[in-house]
Formats: sequence, structure tokens, C-alpha cells
Amino acid sequence: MEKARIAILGASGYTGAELVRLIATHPGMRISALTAERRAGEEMSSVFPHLRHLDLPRLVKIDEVDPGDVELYFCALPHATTQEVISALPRNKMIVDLSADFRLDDPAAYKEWYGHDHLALDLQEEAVYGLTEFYRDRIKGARLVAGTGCNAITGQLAVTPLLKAGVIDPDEIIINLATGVSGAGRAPKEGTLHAEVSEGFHAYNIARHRHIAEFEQEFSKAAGRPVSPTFVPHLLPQNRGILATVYVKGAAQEIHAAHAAAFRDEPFVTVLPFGEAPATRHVRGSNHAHIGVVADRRPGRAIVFAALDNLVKGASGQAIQNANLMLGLPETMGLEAAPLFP
Ligand SMILES: NC(=O)C1=CN([C@@H]2O[C@H](COP(=O)(O)OP(=O)(O)OC[C@H]3O[C@@H](n4cnc5c(N)ncnc54)[C@H](OP(=O)(O)O)[C@@H]3O)[C@@H](O)[C@H]2O)C=CC1
Ligand SMILES: CC(=O)N[C@@H](CCC(=O)OP(=O)(O)O)C(=O)O
Repeated sequence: MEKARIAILGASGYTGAELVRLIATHPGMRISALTAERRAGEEMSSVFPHLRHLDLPRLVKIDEVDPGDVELYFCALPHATTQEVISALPRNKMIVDLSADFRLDDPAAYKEWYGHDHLALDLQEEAVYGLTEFYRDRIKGARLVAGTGCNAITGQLAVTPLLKAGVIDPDEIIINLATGVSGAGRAPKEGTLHAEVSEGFHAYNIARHRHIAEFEQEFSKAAGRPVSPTFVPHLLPQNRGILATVYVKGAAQEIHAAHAAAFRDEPFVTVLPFGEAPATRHVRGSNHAHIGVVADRRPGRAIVFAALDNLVKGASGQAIQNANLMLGLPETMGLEAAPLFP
């Protein structure tokens, strides 16, 4: 089989490195170009010594990549920069974007949450939302796929099937979530330094995190009427992993049955036995997500959990799962590795 030629834009970042790690053993993909901005000109082995054993192209600037040598681009760049970069790529290339730039259908919502106008409305309209489990059929025929936010996918796996099945009250959804620090990217910034994160725990962007826009968009579609959850993310002093704890109003057994039905045939989503809660350490380094449902002591209320690795199912693994569909490859190809434990 001829392997698909892949360019990774933003390979010197965390999700870019994770794409390289996973694609290095992917039977249907071959890396033909890797880009960086500050680190352009360097070898990947100097930026990421854990990838030293691989034979990889040198990091170059985006305009040095020959589109003739690329079938599919993974774009792992900051939002806003992304829409400028993707606008300049040839329109006949497949693109899986990991940024926030093409997730929202409504340009007004983009402006409200990201603080500036969208500069590529035609591409925004073309993009398919990349939550594979819910949009698989559209992703198969797409040219441009917008990967979800890592917090956003975690909350959606927990809640969306329940809204579709009509088993919870759409006005009573509280998503309490804890995320590992790698979610903030590799560029050093105050607030993600070890000394400011370790041995502590705090909430951030309380009830104003931009992933609320993704929740509102996708939950409203699932429920067939406007839905807006309360969402509070917390910064977890660990490298990887997200755990969402979601408080809902509904019958716990019915909720568990709705999850079991929605994810029965999913290769990467496992619904735990009723009453069990997942843990980030059981999905670390893998493309797997675990869902749990526990009954509250108060009748008619339940607690729903979802756990995944933000860099894999929350970003680069999800991106490869979508690229597999776009390229006509088996959906699980290159993603079968079990989680790292302990
Ligand atoms: N981290 C996560 O868990 C998740 C991240 N995402 C999204 O994925 C994207 C990448 O995230 P992540 O890997 O964490 O980010 P990082 O900050 O770790 O990496 C960003 C990458 O973009 C490059 N870059 C920065 N500015 C420019 C520019 N002006 N022109 C070209 N390249 C540039 C950087 O190159 P250099 O360092 O050489 O300057 C680096 O390779 C972001 O949009 C993020 O929001 C989505 C889901 C989860
Ligand atoms: C720990 C941390 O800061 N995590 C990031 C989420 C990363 C992500 O999914 O980002 P995008 O939506 O920008 O692609 C945050 O909560 O903003």
C-alpha cells in the first residue's frame, strides 16, 4: 500500500510532537514535512529528544513546504494564525485542523468568544466538526475537519448522547472538569510553570471558558433547542489527562443505558459498568475515552464522568482517527496502542 504523505504544521508543539509519535508507526501514513516557527531550522531530535530514534525531516517554516509532496496536512498551530495559514494552502489538499478556528458554525459566536472577526468564512462554512463518534459519516467525505477542544470533547462524550436520547433535563447540566497542564501548549507562560502548578489546584476561566461556545453549539443541536451548561475547568497538577464530572437531572439507570446504546460499537469509547467512575491514569497515552455513570443519593439525579488523554483523544489521536476516515483507511489504524500504566 502506498502511504499517504503527511505534513505536520506546528511539529515543535505538544500536539505536533504527539502526531509525530503516533504517525511514526502508522502503516498508512508517511511524514514528508514538519514545520516550526521559532524552532525552524532545527532537527526534531533537538526539540524533542524522546523522538531521537526516528528518521524525520528537519523542521522548516511553513512556506518552505512543497505542497506537491503532501496529501494531508495536520495543522497544530495557535488559533487565529491557523486561519491565515490554511487560507494560503492549496484548496485541493485535505486538512485536519487541531485549533479552534473552524469549530464554530456561527461567525458571530466566533467573534464573541475569540474577540475578532473570522478571516476565512468560506473555509469555516466548509469545515466539518471533528468529533468522530458523532460526525463519522460527514468526516468521511470532508476536505477540512476541525478538531474539537480537548475539554469540549470530554464534556460532549458525557452529555451529548443523553440530550439526543432525551433522558436528562437540558437546563440542569453542570460540567466540572479538571485538565492536565499540557492542554495549555508548550510555549512558556506564567501560570503553567511547575512552581505555579504543582502542589496546588485551582479553577480558571470560570463560567467564561471559550469551550462553552462548543458546548452550546453541539448540545443545542443534540437537544433540538437552546442549551447552555455551567462549565468550570480546573488546572490539574499533572501532565496529561482530563476528567469531566457532570451533574445532571435524570434517572441514572436510563442514563447509563443511553450511554451503552450510543457507544456500543465504538472502538475508542468504553462505558464502564453502572456505578463505576473512570480515572485519567487508565487512558493515559491512548486514544481511549472512558465513561461512567453513578446514581446520586437524591432520586432523579446522576453524576456522569468522562476521562481521556487531552493530547491523544483530545487532540492528535482524534486528528488521526479523522484523517484515517478522510483517506479511506481503517478508522483505528495507528491508534490501537493500549494506555500507559502505571
Ligand atoms: N494541547 C492540547 O491538549 C490541545 C491543543 N489544541 C490546539 O492545538 C493547537 C496546537 O496546540 P499545542 O500543540 O498545545 O500548542 P504549542 O504551543 O505546544 O505549539 C504550537 C506550535 O505552533 C507553532 N507556531 C506558533 N506560532 C506560529 C506562527 N505564527 N506561525 C507558524 N507556526 C507557529 C509553534 O512553533 P514554535 O514553537 O517553533 O514557535 C509550535 O510548533 C492549538 O490551536 C491548541 O489550541 C487542541 C486540543 C488539545
Ligand atoms: C490546561 C489548558 O489551558 N487547557 C486549554 C485547552 C486546550 C484546548 O483544547 O485548546 P483550544 O480550544 O485552544 O484548541 C484551556 O483550557 O484553554
